[in-house]
Amino acid sequence: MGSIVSLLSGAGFLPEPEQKPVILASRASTLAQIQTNAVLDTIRSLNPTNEFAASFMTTEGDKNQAQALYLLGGKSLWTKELEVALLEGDVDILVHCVKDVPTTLPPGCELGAILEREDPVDVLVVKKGLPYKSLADLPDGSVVGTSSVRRVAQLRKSFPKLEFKDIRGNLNTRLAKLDAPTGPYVAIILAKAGLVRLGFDSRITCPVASPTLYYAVGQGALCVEVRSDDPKIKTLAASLNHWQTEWQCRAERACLRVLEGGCSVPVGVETTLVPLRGTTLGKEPERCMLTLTGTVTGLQGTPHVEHTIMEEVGSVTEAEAIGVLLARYLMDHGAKAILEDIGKDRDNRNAIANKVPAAN
Ligand SMILES: NCc1[nH]cc(CCC(=O)O)c1CC(=O)O
Repeated sequence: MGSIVSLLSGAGFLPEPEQKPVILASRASTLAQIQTNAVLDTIRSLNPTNEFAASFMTTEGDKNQAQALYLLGGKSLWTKELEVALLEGDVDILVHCVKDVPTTLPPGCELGAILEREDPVDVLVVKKGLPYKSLADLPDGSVVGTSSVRRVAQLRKSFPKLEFKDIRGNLNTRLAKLDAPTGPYVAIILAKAGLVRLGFDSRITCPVASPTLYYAVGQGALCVEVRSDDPKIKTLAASLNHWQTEWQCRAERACLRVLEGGCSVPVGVETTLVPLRGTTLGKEPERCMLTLTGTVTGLQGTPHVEHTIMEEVGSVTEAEAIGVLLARYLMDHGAKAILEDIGKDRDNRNAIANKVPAAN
């Protein structure tokens, strides 16, 4: 029957079956929608003969804003419901911040592309009306809002007299909480990329970069996730890939995977990729010098382990191998103890939150 239909259709007797649009999906936050619409524009312009549309969903991470992020513990807070929709075929391409994507994806899902990274740096945003120009300007005891253990741990090391307090909600909510006249926060720390995408560049007081604050794995880059068994969609998605960013982010993610982290471990990175010949990286992959720094910091700002590997690489696999080497070095030089300590702390707090004894 199928063959008859296609025969007839091929001969022009039946109209061509209507092509279903390829559905891009993400969380429903303003930032996620802006990001997905940007990716939609790009994928449309690169694949003009295909139809695309967008779909937005609310995830666990959006709903549960009361509990501290690291107590929620689930590494796939932002991605799980979307992945169910992806695997069920309701949607075709998920758009995420690389930073929010767990280092191990569920079976049947994979990253289809990593897009060109924006500036991955963290920034300070001071409350409206206050005169401070940097973290060093803030009076002792000032309350700085961030819910990232990476930021708190690293900043405690340099600014032991500041107080760090959890702040949740999407970017707009956090800025509103910061500026609330009776609110506790004097400043907050955010990723520059998110602020810029939302058009809040003007709120940036100053960057907070290494060696004070190493950024999060994948920070500043977007990626798309696809079904492993969907070659047509994979080809469309691959058109979005920026190989330089992919090498960098995959090296960072390989490092974090070995450190057994998610968004909830105090791991910082800094990565550069420089071509061996010439000064600019071209469209095609070429041999490069990869410089990858990783840090792991105790929640109170100490101990702190930091290491850099500089190595020539000629493929994404070689870049990932450097990430693994870096993680092993860090583990052998203090990171293991730091991460074990944090694991115990989390078990205890979870136990208190759930009123059940901690598992040993
Ligand atoms: N879940 C928070 C999150 N995930 C990605 C970004 C920033 C944008 C990016 O890194 O691409 C943010 C906000 C922040 O850390 O300030």
